[in-house]
Amino acid sequence: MLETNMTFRQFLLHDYRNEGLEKDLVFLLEDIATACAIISNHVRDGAFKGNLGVAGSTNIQGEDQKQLDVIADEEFIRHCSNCSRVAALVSEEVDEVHWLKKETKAGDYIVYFDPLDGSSNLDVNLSVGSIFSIVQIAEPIDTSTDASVLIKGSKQICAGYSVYGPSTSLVITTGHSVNGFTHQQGTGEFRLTFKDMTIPETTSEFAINASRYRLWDEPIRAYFDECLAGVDGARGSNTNMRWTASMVADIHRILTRGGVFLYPMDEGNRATGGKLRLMYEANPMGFIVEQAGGSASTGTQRILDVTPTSHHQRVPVIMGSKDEVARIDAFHGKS
Ligand SMILES: O=P(O)(O)OC[C@H]1O[C@](O)(COP(=O)(O)O)[C@@H](O)[C@@H]1O
Ligand SMILES: [Mg+2]
Ligand SMILES: [Mg+2]
Repeated sequence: MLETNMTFRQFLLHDYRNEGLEKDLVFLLEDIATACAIISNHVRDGAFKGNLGVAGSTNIQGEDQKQLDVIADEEFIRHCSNCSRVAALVSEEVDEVHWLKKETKAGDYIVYFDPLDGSSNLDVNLSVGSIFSIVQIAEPIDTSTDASVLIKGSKQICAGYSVYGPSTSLVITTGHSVNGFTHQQGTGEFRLTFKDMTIPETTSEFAINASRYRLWDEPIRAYFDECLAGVDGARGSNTNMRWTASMVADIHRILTRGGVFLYPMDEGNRATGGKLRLMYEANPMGFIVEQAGGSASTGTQRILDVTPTSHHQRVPVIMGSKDEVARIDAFHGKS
């Protein structure tokens, strides 16, 4: 039985005994939780340790890397490399796939991660986080090409994120229900505080970067205009808007009280196919949202069904309360 305040290890052992979670996955998830706890401390002590500001390097996305992007990346690589069944690591901050094995076996894992999400919030003391996704390969894969990690989101066996905010949260799914933990300062333990998180099907709260309005395609504009029209418009009810510039924080709010999050493809990012990355942002968050009873769409397709073409590819993102995502899909002509 899941008990509030049980430790992350007790929770994983419960899954191991009752849900068939593999022993190696228990250890890997514990290592990832340790990495998140360490990153959380780095973020909290950022100013003291001089960790704020840029690292002086850029990543494949063309973004100036923050010092904490690099520090968080190193912590994920260090901790995920402990597991002998991890064949490869795919990070937002590293161009190529980081192969840990020359020969792979059926049952090996691939870990995709965004080590520090919401980086633009770091220097202004707003919430940031980390995101990870784990896929298990059904047969040996060719380690001489990075194309071998291009696996659909529907194949994920586990996904999670952490939020480094007023408190540090860790939220995961291993394919059945979504559970959230809070980092306990004194003991350094993650304790179960949000059991069986579920997203309400309807909502009146949306999250989008409205400063991009002029760049949006017609379906997104129509949806936004309808939201702003509120009780005087087709909805017949008022809406509320939130935007934290941190996907983890916006999605955590949606998992806690419902809502919908949008980062569409628009005139400003069409050349790159959108803003947010499929393998280590949209897929893991989409898997968690679906497991909590919500939906995750590109506007025209279920995100987890998107066939990846590159491990840094970007996609349009619409996810959250099921009925609201369906409403936005309908504006795109998707039934
Ligand atoms: O700067 P904008 O347009 O508000 O975009 C914010 C979005 O970009 C991101 O910060 C991108 O993630 P990274 O910080 O990992 O690059 C998302 O977390 C967030 O939703
Ligand atoms: Mg990110
Ligand atoms: Mg990032």
